[in-house]
Amino acid sequence: MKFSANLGFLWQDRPLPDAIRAAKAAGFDAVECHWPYETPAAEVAVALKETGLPMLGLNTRRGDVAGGENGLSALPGRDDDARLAIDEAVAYAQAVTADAIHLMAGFADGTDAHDTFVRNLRYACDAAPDRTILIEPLNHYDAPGYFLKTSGQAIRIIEEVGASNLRLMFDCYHIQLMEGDLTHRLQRLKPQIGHIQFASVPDRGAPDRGEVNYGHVFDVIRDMGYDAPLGAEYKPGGPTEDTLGWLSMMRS
Ligand SMILES: O=C(O)[C@@H](O)C(=O)CO
Ligand SMILES: [Mg+2]
Repeated sequence: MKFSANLGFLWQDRPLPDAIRAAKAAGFDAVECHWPYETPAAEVAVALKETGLPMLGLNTRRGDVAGGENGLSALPGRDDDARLAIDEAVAYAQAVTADAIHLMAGFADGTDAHDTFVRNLRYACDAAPDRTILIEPLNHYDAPGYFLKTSGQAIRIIEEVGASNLRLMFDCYHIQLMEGDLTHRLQRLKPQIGHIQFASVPDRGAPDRGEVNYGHVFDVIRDMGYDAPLGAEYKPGGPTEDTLGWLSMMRS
């Protein structure tokens, strides 16, 4: 199995280019990030080239985080801001050859939010036909009021948008907290999945503890013929190197 280090959480104590180098040294096959925008894309591109690791994805900006925003794409009346964030993400993804862009929906609800999200997703899918656009349901403990809550809602939106480059970010951590039934859900949704992430549940730590048996989940993913790197998106709560026993075990 291949694994991607999510540098939004792992090696967060290092500048992004050094975090990429640390992921390589630790044996990851790929990297992904959250919001890389404070680091010049050229510096990230150099570290990717040096290590040979692909950058799987990045997120659109969340907007005014201090003011409580967590994404712009589903906020009614904010299309201009959402599209600036999309344009920025597309340009950065092209500069570092990131495969995917995750459009952060934001805190919103109702028909207007749904229509706004669909409109902005169509805009993003058209703006980046050579990238995958991802949408990710977030759980209601960490992100109460987030527009996109479940895989079912995400699939209905993907079908409505109807773009060939729009896919589901299946984060096992969020989906276990909201819906459970990971095995059947992964198998059923495989055609719509663009990326898979994982962390222990409920504490969002390394995948070697908690209520989800990731040994089983990784076997299911392998057996369903999904061979893209899986995103380790967990909070190490200390030096990342101290939390990588699971990776050594998967490699042995
Ligand atoms: O699961 C998450 O929180 C992330 O994948 C993300 O992109 C930011 O919310
Ligand atoms: Mg995630």
